[in-house]
Amino acid sequence: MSDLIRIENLKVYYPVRSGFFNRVTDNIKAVDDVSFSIKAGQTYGLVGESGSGKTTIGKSLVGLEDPTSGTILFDGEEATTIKQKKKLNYNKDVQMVFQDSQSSLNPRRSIGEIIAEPLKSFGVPNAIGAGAGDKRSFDQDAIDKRVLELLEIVGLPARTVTQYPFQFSGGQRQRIGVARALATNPRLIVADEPVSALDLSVQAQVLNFMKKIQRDFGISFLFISHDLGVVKYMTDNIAIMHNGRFVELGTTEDIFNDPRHIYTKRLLSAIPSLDVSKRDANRAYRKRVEAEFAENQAAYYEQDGLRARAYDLKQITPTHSAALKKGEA
Ligand SMILES: Nc1ncnc2c1ncn2[C@@H]1O[C@H](COP(=O)(O)OP(=O)(O)OP(=O)(O)O)[C@@H](O)[C@H]1O
Repeated sequence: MSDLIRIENLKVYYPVRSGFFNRVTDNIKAVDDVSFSIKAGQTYGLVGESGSGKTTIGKSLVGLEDPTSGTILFDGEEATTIKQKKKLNYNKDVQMVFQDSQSSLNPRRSIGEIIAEPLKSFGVPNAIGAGAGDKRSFDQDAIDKRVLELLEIVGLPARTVTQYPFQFSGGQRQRIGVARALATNPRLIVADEPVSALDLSVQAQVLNFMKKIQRDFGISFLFISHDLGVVKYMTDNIAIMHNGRFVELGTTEDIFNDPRHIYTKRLLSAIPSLDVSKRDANRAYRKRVEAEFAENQAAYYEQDGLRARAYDLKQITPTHSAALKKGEA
């Protein structure tokens, strides 16, 4: 399977200004040299604590943030420098679903207007799932038809078009966000904590629905979350982030069955178990991990300007990971 998107050595630094002349005195390294790729029809998970840089990566992919350096290749073409005409296609192909559906949907606009917005910017695709080669059209009838089609896909009734965001529950609003993201037939959706604001039963509904649209339309996802249970359920591959860097990456199965990095081990050992028979074993494992961490803490942390730069290890690439497995690294 080929890579749909490939991110190489991505860095996003935010300047920190201070002093009388408001000069740049430092940088916040929100994303610090990360590389990964997502295959067509697959889901890639980004996991890490708050502030580790997950959202910044997502925003860079959809063009809401300009990378300081690095390359984003979409379908083999450089998205970061794609000429204007092609960029229009890229923007259409890569969409985002946000965590907070309350503030990401304009409260003054009807649902019909919200979903029609991307259709007015990028045109109405020929057919759902048609992918590239869509014709642009500003025909209001075509837009109305497409909006109804999208509402049907996300399981909302036609009367929704005239209603407003406040009239819906969190789960329904998230579906509206997905309908808007699907409007242009994207090939990649960046889903930033799409269910963390929802209660558990609604979470399951939205997650299953996302899996369904992936099966139906072959969409790839970049799935950002700090909930490891959700990530395990949704993703094929995962990168574990800490302080702007990837400390470990691999297949979801490998990371969960055989975590290599102490930070990953700590994250996984913190998942509470519902299985009473495993509680003692889990507690013992957590104790071992914490002891390992405490012993090596000094080596893991060093002061780096504004923030403690943790785990300043070389990035574990898939090749490195394979070598580790064979005992060559
Ligand atoms: N526009 C900005 N200007 C300055 N610093 C920023 C900006 N956006 C993000 N940051 C900083 O970059 C770092 C990474 O932020 P980011 O939102 O990507 O983290 P995150 O892992 O998505 O966190 P969360 O899980 O809380 O959403 C943080 O230290 C944050 O304060």
